Amino acid sequence: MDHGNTLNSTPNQRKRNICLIGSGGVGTIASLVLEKSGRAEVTAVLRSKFAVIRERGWDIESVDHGCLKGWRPTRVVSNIVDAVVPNEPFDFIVITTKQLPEAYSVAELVKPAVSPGHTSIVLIQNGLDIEVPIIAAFPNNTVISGISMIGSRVNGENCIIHDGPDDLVIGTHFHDGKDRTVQHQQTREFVNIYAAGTVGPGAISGKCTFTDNMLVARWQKLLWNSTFNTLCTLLRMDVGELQSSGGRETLLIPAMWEVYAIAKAVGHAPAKEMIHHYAYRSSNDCRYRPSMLLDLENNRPMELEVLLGNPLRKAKQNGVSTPILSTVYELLKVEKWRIDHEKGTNILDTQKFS
Ligand SMILES: CC(C)(CO)C(=O)C(=O)O
Repeated sequence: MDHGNTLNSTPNQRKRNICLIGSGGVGTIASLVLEKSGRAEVTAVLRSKFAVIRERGWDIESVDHGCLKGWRPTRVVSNIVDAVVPNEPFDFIVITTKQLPEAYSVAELVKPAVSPGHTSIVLIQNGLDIEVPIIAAFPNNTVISGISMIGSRVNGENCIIHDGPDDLVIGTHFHDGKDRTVQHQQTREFVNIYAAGTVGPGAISGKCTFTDNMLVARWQKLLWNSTFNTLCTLLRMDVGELQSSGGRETLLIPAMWEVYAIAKAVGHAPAKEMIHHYAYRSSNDCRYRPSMLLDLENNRPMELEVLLGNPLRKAKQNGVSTPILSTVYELLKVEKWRIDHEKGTNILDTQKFS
């Protein structure tokens, strides 16, 4: 990996036309960083927040960028069709929505704004195999993804609390539908733009780095997401509570080793040291609630399939034993059924995921 901000930059180029879909905590900070680079103009597609953000903008309290009042990207629109301007194709589409394949298709969602062969699609989302349907739907476009370690959430109507520094790792999901060199260059360009926006005035600790092995990076992030997210959600505990309770030693670390074993079986194992690093990087008084727990608490659908279902399907195909993860998955599926059942909107068709 290397730091994007050390790469050659091309500041005199025309500003890149970027569409950003999913302006929650992660997406709003991404749009801020991209605009701050001075090399991009962002059109943010906002659905429920459209009216309030058009009128008042975002009030942002950011560990990386300081306090901003009423901030907006270049354009805000209420739907993806309105984002499209004839003869001004998007160079990049950045997607920071939740990955809920059982509820909607990201490829269908973004289709109106993708120019075949031109627009690079950037998935800043959690989970495994999220690039597969995108490559199938857009076989001549570059597909990039980003692993984000950031603490950022929407608070109230138009506030963003960004309290965990932005640490974004970006890489290409290479495929045969486009010249590899072009896929590589477009990824590098995105890293350069993003990295330039992390170092402007008021930016202290954000970083954007390039990886040439995106699949290893994805599995590395799953060491965190398949374990902390799911266990904290099941137990209704924040990170510090799970660690202090003894669960770190009896459940969390063994579950991380199961993720590692699957990653190894499919040939994309991260460094073993990452298990210790993730298990001990936060202090025991860390009150962080993983995104899946926040989803549960706020009555939103959980990203169970991309965070745990897909890794477990790989385990099954490769004969890897996963007693803890499989149990956690089954318990969360039951939990999900209960929530959907109470709401009367059972979107979980268990047949579909087994
Ligand atoms: C690790 C972290 C906090 C990064 O944003 C995350 O991915 C989550 O809570 O789901």
